[in-house]
Amino acid sequence: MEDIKAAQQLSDNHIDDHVDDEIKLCLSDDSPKSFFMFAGAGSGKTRSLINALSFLDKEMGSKLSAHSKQVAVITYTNAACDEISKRLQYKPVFAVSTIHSFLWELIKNYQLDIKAWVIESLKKEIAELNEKQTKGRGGDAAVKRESEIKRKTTRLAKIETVKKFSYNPNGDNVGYDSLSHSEVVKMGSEFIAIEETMQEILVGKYPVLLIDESQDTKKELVDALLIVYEKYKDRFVIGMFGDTMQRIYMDGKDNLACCIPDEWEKPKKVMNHRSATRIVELANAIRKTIDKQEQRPRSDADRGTVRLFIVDSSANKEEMECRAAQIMAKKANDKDWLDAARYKSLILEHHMAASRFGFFDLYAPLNESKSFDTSLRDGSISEISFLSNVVSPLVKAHQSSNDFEVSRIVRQHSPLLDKKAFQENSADQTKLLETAENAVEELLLLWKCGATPTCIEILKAIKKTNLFTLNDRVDDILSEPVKDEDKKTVALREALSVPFDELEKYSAYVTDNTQFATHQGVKGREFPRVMVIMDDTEAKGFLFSYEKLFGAKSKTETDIKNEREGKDTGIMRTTRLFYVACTRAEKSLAVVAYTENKQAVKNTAISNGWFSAEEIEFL
Ligand SMILES: Nc1ncnc2c1ncn2[C@@H]1O[C@H](COP(=O)(O)OP(=O)(O)OP(=O)(O)O)[C@@H](O)[C@H]1O
Repeated sequence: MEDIKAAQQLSDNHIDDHVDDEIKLCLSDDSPKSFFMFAGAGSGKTRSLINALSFLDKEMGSKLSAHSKQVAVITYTNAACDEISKRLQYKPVFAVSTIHSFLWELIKNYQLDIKAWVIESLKKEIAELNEKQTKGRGGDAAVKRESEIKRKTTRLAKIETVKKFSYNPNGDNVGYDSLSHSEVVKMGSEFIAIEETMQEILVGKYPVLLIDESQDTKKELVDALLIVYEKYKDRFVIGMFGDTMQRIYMDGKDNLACCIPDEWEKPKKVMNHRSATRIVELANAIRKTIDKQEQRPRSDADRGTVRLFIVDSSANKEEMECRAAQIMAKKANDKDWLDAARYKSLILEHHMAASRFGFFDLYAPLNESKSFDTSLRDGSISEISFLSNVVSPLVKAHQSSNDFEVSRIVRQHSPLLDKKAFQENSADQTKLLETAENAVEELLLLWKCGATPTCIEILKAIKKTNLFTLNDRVDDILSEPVKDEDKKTVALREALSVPFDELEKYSAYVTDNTQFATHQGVKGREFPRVMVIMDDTEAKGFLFSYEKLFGAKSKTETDIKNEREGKDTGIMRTTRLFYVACTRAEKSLAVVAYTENKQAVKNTAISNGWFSAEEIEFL
């Protein structure tokens, strides 16, 4: 009897295996078919994507490669891109990229078209701004518009001379000849939607295109791909993976499921393989308010632990979160909650990590300038990444007396010891080495007797000795401020005036080496222990409101109107974010809610069936 039960349980855990077979059928050479595989958190979508790709490699990898074709995979983040490429052993038949890199690779050789598009769109934007300027009222908005008009007009005047536009999908794009992230998305999607040559290139090069997290894929691109699909459906297969409940960005397509053609295959999954039973129950309860899709936990899943800690918003937050973790250690019978490095704290905004983890003075000016966007979030602002990738390891190597490593870093990065320097000074190489050594010494002097220099002091020392090559913007950063300066330069000058260890903390955060991550940033990931921190007072934006979701703050008239009209509301967006954050947990989950109204939060948590009274604690 026990054996039969065990066997049943085992087979139950394979209940969704048919989905991978259905996807394989869609990808088979005889009857290719596009598909839309949408399923809840932890249901194994990423796993199915990898299985599908392995199948493609086995079945048609060599044929595709022989014809210089590839399977395109579009992921949401660079981290997901790296992870998938690694799992596919970097096989060249796969072109795994983020949306931005994918589009840029497709369009970058069409420089004349890019130029025409940029000129046209700048003219349009300037005309729109001018119209608003004549119609609109004065005040701050008018001043802002005026400077926008001026900036765009200057760029437009310079564009004629541009021979080659540049774009870095992973950095901030400096200079009038570089394209912004949104320009590349708009332009690339438009070219795909309209230009037949581009469509032929896309379909010819990538007969199969799979998209991960497609609920958050930019809507312009999704629309463009659906147009291409209609035209080329006999030789172009699209596979979309995702979960509408996990749509957390504003630029995804909100009614995606309704736009998928009827003839696409739509396999369904019902099991959550990631989380303990109690966490799956909570996820189902959260989801109930949006689309009523339910998941089942694995038959061998642990029960798991969830707790809601309700805290006054004026409380000492670090202390409260530490107390919540101590309680979790007891309730979940898991000592790892006592070590901050062993659980993940999910915050709503990066600046919450900035103030808790000690890099606020570096972060705030860059964030407030609103000019860095993704590069601030992923740590790719070039001056900062240079300091953390080159200078920080150099200083650490020196501090641990690792002369070999110091010399390796200098040889790898310094123009004082590059090939050109040696060619030019072939007669006196000892002198070259001496110059480099002196430059290193001068830099390291800044840390003498336990001192911590500011980032600006470090850049100045490097500039003086030419130890490393610095970009042109560093010259501006190190100069006295001038009128009408570039916003990025102003922000960087202020940000880099902080002590170097603050920059190191920031770098640790963006490279995911701290206990903190944002609710949004952990999409697709999983951790044994998760603490979800909900704190509207520290969240600057108004896109999300946990206080409204938990009934501690009333809905606005706009919320009510949007709800009535069936539009997406802030509360729905917050529900989805809450779902994403909670479903990252495998074993135990602590939710910490900072609020102005503790009782209201408790009442809502109970009446929504999210937490039982025993699972709720006031701190
Ligand atoms: N069929 C399966 N059998 C056993 N484990 C599985 C199965 N499918 C997925 N898993 C495991 O469940 C976890 C979640 O899988 P995966 O990350 O692929 O889910 P997902 O649907 O992409 O999740 P999310 O949407 O939440 O990011 C992973 O640890 C994965 O290894």
